[in-house]
Amino acid sequence: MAAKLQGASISSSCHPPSTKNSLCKIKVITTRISIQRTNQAHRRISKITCCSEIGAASTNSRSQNKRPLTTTDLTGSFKDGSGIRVAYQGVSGAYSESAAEKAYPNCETVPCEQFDIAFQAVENWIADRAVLPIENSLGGSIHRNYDLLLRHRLHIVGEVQLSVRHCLLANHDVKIEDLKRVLSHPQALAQCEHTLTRLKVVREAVDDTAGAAQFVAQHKLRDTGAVASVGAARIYDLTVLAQDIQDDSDNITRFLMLARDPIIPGTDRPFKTSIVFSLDEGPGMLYKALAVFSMRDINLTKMESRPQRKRPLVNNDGLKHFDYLFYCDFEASMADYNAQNALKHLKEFATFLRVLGSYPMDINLV
Ligand SMILES: O=C(O)C(=O)C[C@]1(C(=O)O)C=C[C@@H](O)C=C1
Repeated sequence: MAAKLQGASISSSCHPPSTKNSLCKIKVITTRISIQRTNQAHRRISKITCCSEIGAASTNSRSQNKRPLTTTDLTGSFKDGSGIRVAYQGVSGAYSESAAEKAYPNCETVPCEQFDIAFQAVENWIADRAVLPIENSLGGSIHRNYDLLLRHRLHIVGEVQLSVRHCLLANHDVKIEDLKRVLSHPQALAQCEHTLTRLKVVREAVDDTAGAAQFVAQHKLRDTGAVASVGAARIYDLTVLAQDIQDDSDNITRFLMLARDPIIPGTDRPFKTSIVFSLDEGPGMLYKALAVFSMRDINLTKMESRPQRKRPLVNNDGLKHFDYLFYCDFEASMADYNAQNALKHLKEFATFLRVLGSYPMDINLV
């Protein structure tokens, strides 16, 4: 059963335990979690306080009977996702939850109120991974999430491409003609632009698609529908009035998996690397930056620019410019000399450079 993390509930005083110590010395940060029932099939974490650090000396008698962890336990759990807690924004039935389950099939999913909370859940050791939608084939980039990648210090350890098939959901016996309003995540509403325009309904943005379905069901609304997944219809007991209502049948969202530590990049399968950099002002600077990849035959798969909020520039003429951050994905592993040389070259003139992660490419669209 899932629990939903709330903004105020994460205490910032948690510190990661040292991974350098041997297992018996690792300090375990415990969390005291008060769980409160809500009327749907949901539990909501209303309070999380990091309360104590337990060393080997204070280990209780129950844990003394446990067998020690072996390498098989560690590799096995990461392969099939069992034992991994994955934080996502939304409630059960959200597409982000499906993305988490695709990446880590037997994981425990941890619903969070906002993306920022999902990041904090990993930083504070409440979850092991966070899943973050980053771009969609119809709606484009999810800009806020690019900003979050930089504001937090998590590493990208994987990506998932998910085929997103939206449905129009409503309470039982409600007809399409009865609908005056449709609720959903803004990205989902944008992806169903044509259908919603045809229906002449008022669109209302909420935090996530499944949350919209939950709201319609909980309040027994008869003039309001939700755009969400067929899974959300099942969970919240709603009727599917229309299926595949997205503007294009190929509607794909790309999600990133984030962790506290980076993975060791390999060369055994196709890898992608994500970086963010900034440059000095001047003609041809971006051209020069991109040339470090093209001259080494490295394929760029994504480029995104975001303004650096606190750094508007004033040049000699008193004109104001914005300083930009360039987010770039390329098809190479950081274990490749070619990629290492490209970044060494870029570092010679970039004013800032950070590798966000080097991770296996998702080549199985589901
Ligand atoms: O609301 C959800 O179900 C989400 O997982 C969020 C989200 C997004 O942010 O893009 C994920 C996939 C779809 O593109 C629509 C919404």
